Amino acid sequence: MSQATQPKIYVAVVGVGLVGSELISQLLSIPSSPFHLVSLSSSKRTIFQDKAPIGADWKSLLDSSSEKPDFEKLTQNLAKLNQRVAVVDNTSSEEIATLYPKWLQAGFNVITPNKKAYSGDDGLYEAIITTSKASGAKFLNEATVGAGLPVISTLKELVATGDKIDKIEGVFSGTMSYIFNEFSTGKADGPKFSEVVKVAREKGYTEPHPADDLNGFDVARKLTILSRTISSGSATSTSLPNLKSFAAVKTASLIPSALEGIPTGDEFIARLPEFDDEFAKLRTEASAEGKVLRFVGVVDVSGGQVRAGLEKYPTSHPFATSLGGSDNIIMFHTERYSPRPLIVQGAGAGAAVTAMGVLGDLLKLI
Ligand SMILES: NC(=O)C1=CN([C@@H]2O[C@H](COP(=O)(O)OP(=O)(O)OC[C@H]3O[C@@H](n4cnc5c(N)ncnc54)[C@H](OP(=O)(O)O)[C@@H]3O)[C@@H](O)[C@H]2O)C=CC1
Ligand SMILES: N[C@@H](CC=O)C(=O)O
Ligand code: NA
Repeated sequence: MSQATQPKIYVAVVGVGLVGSELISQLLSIPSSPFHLVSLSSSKRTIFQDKAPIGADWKSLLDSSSEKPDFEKLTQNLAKLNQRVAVVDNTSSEEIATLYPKWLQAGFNVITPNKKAYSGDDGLYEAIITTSKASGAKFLNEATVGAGLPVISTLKELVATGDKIDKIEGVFSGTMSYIFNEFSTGKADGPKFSEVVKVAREKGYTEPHPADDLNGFDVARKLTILSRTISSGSATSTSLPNLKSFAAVKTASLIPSALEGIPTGDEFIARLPEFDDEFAKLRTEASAEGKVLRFVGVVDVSGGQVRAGLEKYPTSHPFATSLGGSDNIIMFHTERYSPRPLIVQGAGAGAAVTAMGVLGDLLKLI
């Protein structure tokens, strides 16, 4: 059947921030679009328009709406359409993530860059798997790891085609990548740690509270998603631990204990210089060994371990030589890709590449 005769997929977008706005713009630019944009929601407003699709004036339409988001009502309205539906969650909300099983059960495909559900409590993760299998609706989350980089799809194909994953290792955080690419180049000295974190924040790489990046939780969530993607796709059980949530990942936080629990990002940044000497010492030690510091994540399937932390790599290693800006690099060591791993590398954060990952998932429904 040609695309022109295929029924459209009705798309409801929840979250119209950095990633959501860019997604709408990319989606509206597709020629002969297979999508009908039917609903938009921010945390404050919502619109639902089932006759003519929502178009380029979406922002003013949403801004002028007096309707508050009501996801019970949205679910009912989408069901009444009696069409193929995709709900795209571009928030980082736990509350929205808990709605996925309901949507999947109703037969709505769910697409998201939000890591909360698939890396959170195993009950929610298992409900997503079960409801998706029961209804046939798809749950797709490519942009949760490496933004638009083909990380989840590559992993799914390796597993589905019977390759054996030995280990996945990489730099999974755009923020941590930027910080250590700048801070640790192999030389004994360089910029102050607190200064680099400050600039990373100004460039918009960090979360509003930089501690949310420096505690390693974002990486632990991504590793949990990869680990669960391997387990759910494998025909036989693996040696991977059954993670109850991302909190079970062995994660070495970079937050100095005196700065734990500081409520605001501004206060955190203001106090960070007190710890510059500690970070400089780590850099000097690494340099003396001919190494750089990198915050890495490892899903060690053969070793049965998932961990995230600061490690040292020789200055000739790809983690030292080939990363710039907020790049991610992910190495898949497998039975087939051995002794040289399959490597995926490129920008791992930012609105354009993240929205591309989300739209790519939507296009997989066609
Ligand atoms: N930015 C990046 O580089 C990457 C981001 N991601 C993920 O993409 C997601 C979006 O990130 P980003 O666009 O940067 O975030 P933003 O903070 O820019 O946008 C979040 C949006 O979600 C809306 N929102 C929040 N809570 C709710 C709610 N309960 N109901 C309805 N809407 C809600 C906000 O509404 P309002 O405008 O009213 O506040 C806002 O529109 C996150 O999960 C993030 O982890 C993944 C990979 C990379
Ligand atoms: N804060 C994240 C954004 C993408 O998930 C990062 O720095 O990688
Ligand atoms: Na990705």
